[in-house]
Amino acid sequence: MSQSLPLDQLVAACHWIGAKGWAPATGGNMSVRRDEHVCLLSESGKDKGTLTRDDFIEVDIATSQSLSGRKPSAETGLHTMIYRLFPEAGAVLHTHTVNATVLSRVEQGAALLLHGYEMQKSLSGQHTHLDTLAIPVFDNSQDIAALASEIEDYAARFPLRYGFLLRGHGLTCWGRDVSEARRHLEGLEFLFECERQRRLLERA
Ligand SMILES: CSC[C@@H](O)[C@@H](O)C(=O)COP(=O)(O)O
Ligand SMILES: [Zn+2]
Repeated sequence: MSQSLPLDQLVAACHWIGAKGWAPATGGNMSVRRDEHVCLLSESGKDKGTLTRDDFIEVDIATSQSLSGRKPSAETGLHTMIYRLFPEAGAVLHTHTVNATVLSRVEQGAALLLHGYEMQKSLSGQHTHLDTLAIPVFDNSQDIAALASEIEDYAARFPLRYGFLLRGHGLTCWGRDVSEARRHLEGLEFLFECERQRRLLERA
């Protein structure tokens, strides 16, 4: 996989996400950075589990504008915000899983706190289950420009790593490359599943 082009790696990641059921009914969007100025973003409204290279659209990172006139994701502004904030980010994955959707609604606070899980170490730079990992939860909005600027403001005041949740909507996460973004997605989704199960069992 490390030998293939980043876009081919992203297409493979989309198929994997589709097979997992993490992008149902056209939900989700994915992108990869081409260079400092441009990223390739999934076209709006498509089934993300069956995308091909031709379904990715060049987008200007500074302006969020499509370079071809074709319509990239409705959530383009969140991807470009991440590429602007984190020059080292090489790929962004947004999914609509049941765990992320439900937990982000049940959690009333501003962050989902994860503690005590060995799988926290699936996230780059995490070395112990004893740390508390905070995944911020932002209220969902259809005003993506406003949401992007809210998240940008948050990142100016607090550390923002790996990803964030949108309440009742899903997870957006990233990594230095497609492989790291995939690992972060799989690790976070595993932790969300554990956390949902823990909350259910502890209520019983
Ligand atoms: C199935 S509706 C979901 C959309 O509103 C959105 O949240 C989403 O993730 C996909 O939008 P898209 O424009 O296809 O990238
Ligand atoms: Zn979405």
